[in-house]
Amino acid sequence: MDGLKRDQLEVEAINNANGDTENITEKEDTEKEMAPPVGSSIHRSSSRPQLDLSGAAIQGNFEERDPTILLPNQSDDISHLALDIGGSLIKLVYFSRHEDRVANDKRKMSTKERFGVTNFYGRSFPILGGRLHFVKFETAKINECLEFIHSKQLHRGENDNAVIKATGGGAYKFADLFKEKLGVVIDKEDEMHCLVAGANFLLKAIRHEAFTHKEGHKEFVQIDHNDLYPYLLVNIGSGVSLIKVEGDGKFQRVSGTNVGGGTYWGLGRLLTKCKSFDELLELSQRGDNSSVDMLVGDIYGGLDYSKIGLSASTIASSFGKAISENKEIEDYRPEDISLSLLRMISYNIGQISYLTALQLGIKRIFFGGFFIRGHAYTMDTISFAIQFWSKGGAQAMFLRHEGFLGALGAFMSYEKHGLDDLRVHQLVERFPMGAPYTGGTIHGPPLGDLNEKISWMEKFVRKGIKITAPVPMASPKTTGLGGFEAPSSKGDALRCDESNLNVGVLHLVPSLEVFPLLADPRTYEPNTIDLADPNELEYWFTVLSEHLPDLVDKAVASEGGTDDAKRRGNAFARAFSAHLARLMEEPAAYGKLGLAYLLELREECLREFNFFDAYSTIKQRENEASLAVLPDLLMELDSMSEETRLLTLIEGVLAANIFDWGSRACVDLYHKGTIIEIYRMSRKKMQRPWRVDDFDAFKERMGFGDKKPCFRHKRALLFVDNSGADVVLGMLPLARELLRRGTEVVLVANSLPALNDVTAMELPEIVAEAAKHCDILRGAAEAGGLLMDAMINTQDNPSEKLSSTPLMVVENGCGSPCIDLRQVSSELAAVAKDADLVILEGMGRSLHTNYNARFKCDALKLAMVKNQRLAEKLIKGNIYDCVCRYEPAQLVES
Ligand SMILES: Nc1ncnc2c1ncn2[C@@H]1O[C@H](COP(=O)(O)OP(=O)(O)OP(=O)(O)O)[C@@H](O)[C@H]1O
Ligand SMILES: CC(C)(CO)[C@@H](O)C(=O)NCCC(=O)O
Ligand SMILES: [Mn+2]
Repeated sequence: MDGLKRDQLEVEAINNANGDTENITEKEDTEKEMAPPVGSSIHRSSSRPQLDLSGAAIQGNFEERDPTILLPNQSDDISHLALDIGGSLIKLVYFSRHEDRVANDKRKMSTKERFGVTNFYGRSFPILGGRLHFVKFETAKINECLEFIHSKQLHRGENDNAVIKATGGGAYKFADLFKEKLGVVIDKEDEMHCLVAGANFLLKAIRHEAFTHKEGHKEFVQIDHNDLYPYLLVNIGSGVSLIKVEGDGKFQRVSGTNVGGGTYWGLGRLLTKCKSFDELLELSQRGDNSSVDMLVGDIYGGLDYSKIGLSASTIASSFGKAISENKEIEDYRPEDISLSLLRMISYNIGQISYLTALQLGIKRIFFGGFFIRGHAYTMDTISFAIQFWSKGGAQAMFLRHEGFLGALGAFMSYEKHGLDDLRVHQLVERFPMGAPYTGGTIHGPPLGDLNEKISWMEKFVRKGIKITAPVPMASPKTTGLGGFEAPSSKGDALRCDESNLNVGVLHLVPSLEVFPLLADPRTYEPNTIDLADPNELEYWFTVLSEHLPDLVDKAVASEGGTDDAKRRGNAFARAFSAHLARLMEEPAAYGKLGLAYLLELREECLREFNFFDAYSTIKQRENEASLAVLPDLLMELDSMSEETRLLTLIEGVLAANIFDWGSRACVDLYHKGTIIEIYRMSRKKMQRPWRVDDFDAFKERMGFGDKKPCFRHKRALLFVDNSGADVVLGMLPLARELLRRGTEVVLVANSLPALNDVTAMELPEIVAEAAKHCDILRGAAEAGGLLMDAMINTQDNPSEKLSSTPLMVVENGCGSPCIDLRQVSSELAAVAKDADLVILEGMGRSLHTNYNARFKCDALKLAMVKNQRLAEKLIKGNIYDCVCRYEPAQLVES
């Protein structure tokens, strides 16, 4: 039925096992055509694993190097293209999959052995991830669409009878053309059904999908899944459909109007001679409709007609002025005409929607369709109409995927893709640069490779403001009497659609889970710093911009400093700057904006330009330097009493957290001494009380209080931060202490590199090095399956090696310096179930994202604050102040 071959997974695993390179190459070639070339493996494309691993099981011999893995829940014939062919635009939703080959993950044995599970969360088999891409074309240029599909081979089926789901009138009109040009059969889906299915899916599965837009202000609406229906869906395409939605598949098209997006664009084109829809919309931003419209004041000699609630500036009659004056079309400014037309149509649709909602007794109205086009003034106008007529009783809401509802619905009509079962935490939206590359532009073919993408970036930036500038609309002024004045912002360019920075690529990641130890996932908010405050936003944008040149240097050096690396480095800098510029203008463009999101965006952007690990050299150097002094540190610790040692260990964690290449102040420091010198200096300065100091409470919990029986945690999850001293001299000694007390320790580290953070892949080697000098660590690492060589040596007596308390490593599922605990790896979720202590270390994980997070188990948050502003804001302190926040388990009502 479609291009993804059945049993592909099994075949690939077998190929790998047999070393069948010929087949692999062939597969890679197909993959190149199928999916964007950059990011053909997860490690280069996304910070999330992308495969449904639930219920996965190894087939055959467990000890085989690359055994076949069966993934019963990963549908292997996911349909991957659906269309909505409307009167004006063709919307295309397609699915791409990626593979991942990470060889020799030492943790895979340990995880399996420890938990004795048939579920297999290791990563040494190919991973096929999934992403939904959203693309649109003008219907008049259907050939471009056909070329796009062909060039990406999206129509290729398993056999020759490929079937593509399509909705919209064009599914009928162009069925023969598709057969002729692509040899595919169009399977027609009902348009209204698809619109509703798409809207329901988005409202339930995407966290920041719906928003209100009033007087220039966008606000995301938290949708309560249990209180979604009924709602009125108003789809403003060429024409307008009004649909009452009462449930999944339960709806009725209650009304419609022929005055819609096609009317604005069609009439506008005739009247202004505009060449594109965007040009017309942009004109409206510089328009003054009072020269075209007849206002109440025109009729009432400048007065309000306040008795019936109409201000002088209210439009009495759209285009009404054109009757009384002796003017021809040339005598009117196209700008004024465009605005007048836009207001006429938006008000009209708003009014009809309100009347329909009133008639049906519905309070919530969602607007979709590409007429909206994320345009602030259009949304404000519609919102105003709803607000005005309903006197505040009804609410207009908009959808970020506005025009893609039908196409998404058609995509969902394929059976067996499991899309409708996906939950919010299993979807990650990303905003890659280079829209044409992912197919995000209306014009032109998709870009073929990274090189083309970089060229596109270069052009993108040369066009400068025209493309990158969003829609900067100042709040429209209202008189309070129903009048609605012209937009006050003049001369601003409309954000060009070409940049496509409003709808991202939707990553479907069925293996992500909500961290089970969160006390209340519903109220959990992974951003301590809300960037809704413009000052905050500006500050962090400056920090990130200033850090950019240094980051580019590191990234380029990490790839050998070649010309190619430099070019990619520049493209990355441009891409990230463009994202920053876009967000600076419209912070909510990609959903609700928080600092954690920005930091993750930066890492994603690096990966997009093939920088896999910008800090690899630095990480290695710091690991080596720190491992060299570890034995001395351990000896020093062992000479202390248990109580003194606990304090020294916590001090050590805080002191070693100074090594953070994401902090400018610290990077400046590093030029002033060696790692060890800085570490010593940092430790010397550790004076209690720290700015946040719950150490005594923690100590007491650990059994050092008065007469309390010694308490021992069963399992501790240590969320580690940076490589080098941070993990080696800070967290590892703490882990060792817990192990010594009989607490199992799980080191939780990033799945993918981010800044100088240590990754789960790197940890086993570091632990193995450390274990050479420490029996406790060695025994624990062996028991936890981290020392593969050692395990092989003790193979005869496996029970012996499992006798000590195990030290394990799991990946957290992300590739950012922060962690959103609503979306963690299933591996982490599995080990968390038996944990009773969580230790979060470092600014990103314990402050930026989880300072206010509450857990069902004991939690310790440790960080040195390496940013003056954050210190002031969060702890009313200063840079280099320390946080040791201890919170006992929260009681949770179940
Ligand atoms: N780049 C664009 N080119 C043309 N129209 C655009 C563009 N961007 C936004 N629009 C607006 O979006 C409208 C089309 O919206 P949409 O794609 O939702 O409808 P459609 O499916 O083509 O129409 P219908 O559902 O009535 O068949 C156009 O009529 C125009 O007002
Ligand atoms: C004809 C459709 C459904 C095609 O998408 C749309 O353009 C529409 O709803 N037009 C409005 C027709 C009417 O109800 O007056
Ligand atoms: Mn349509």
